[in-house]
Amino acid sequence: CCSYRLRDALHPLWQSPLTIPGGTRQSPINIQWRDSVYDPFLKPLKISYDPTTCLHIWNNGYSFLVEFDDSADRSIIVGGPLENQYRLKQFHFHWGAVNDWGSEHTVDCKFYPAELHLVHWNAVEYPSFEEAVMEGNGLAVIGVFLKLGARHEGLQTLVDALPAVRHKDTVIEFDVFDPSCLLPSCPDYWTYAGSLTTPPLTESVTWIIKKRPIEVDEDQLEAFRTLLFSSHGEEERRMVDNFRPLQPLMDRTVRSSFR
Ligand SMILES: NS(=O)(=O)c1ccc(Cc2ccc([N+](=O)[O-])cc2)cc1
Ligand SMILES: [Zn+2]
Repeated sequence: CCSYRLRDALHPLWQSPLTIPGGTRQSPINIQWRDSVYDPFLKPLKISYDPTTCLHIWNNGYSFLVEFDDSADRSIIVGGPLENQYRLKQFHFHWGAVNDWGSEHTVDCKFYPAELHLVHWNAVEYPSFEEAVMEGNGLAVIGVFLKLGARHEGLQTLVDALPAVRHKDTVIEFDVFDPSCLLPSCPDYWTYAGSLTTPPLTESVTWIIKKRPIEVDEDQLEAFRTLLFSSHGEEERRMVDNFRPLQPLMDRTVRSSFR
């Protein structure tokens, strides 16, 4: 059901501890539910976000990001598959031009219209996000699927701010937001070792993909599609289909926190 580009020939640097593009643990992947392995030793994921650590929303020309003050352990996740606690740095979304696709990960080859990524970094072992990005256990990203359904009131405060960041490199202050309102209530998740899905594509991400999607309505998805890849003054290019193609699973197992 899933086709992806042929893998490149093996590269002499392959044995390097952190293979980059063309590597062995690239993301996103298709999660074949029946091939995932229940791991009874996986702990519940503990999430504690401080809404006042929210800083701003900006359009970086690839998605829109909500960034957080990560100068202290105020918005963190711990438990789940993680050995340490990780600090929230930002969250962003990936979406399609139409509702038939848009997510980066798929479940049994099913695309969702959008996917939320909450990006955290291992501040216990590394001094900065930029350094953590280069380490195998540097990042933890929670993925949440968005499906078409009821209007999401928590998301609406974000949607209302999007016209102010329509163009690439525009930013607005956004000083109180609790991203836990964007998480489904069901605790179940899959987890696997992967990579960033945009450059630098480094293989530094422990992915935690929530089994249950959240519901958003058509107007909210359409609001994402009013954003632009282009800057002020450039020819307008609608920000849609900002997701990476599926990557080969290779020698990886996806574990589930649920039977
Ligand atoms: N889509 S995703 O894999 O969750 C993802 C998460 C974070 C980022 C942001 C980013 C990650 C790394 C760098 N860097 O090292 O220059 C710059 C930006 C990019 C992509
Ligand atoms: Zn992402």
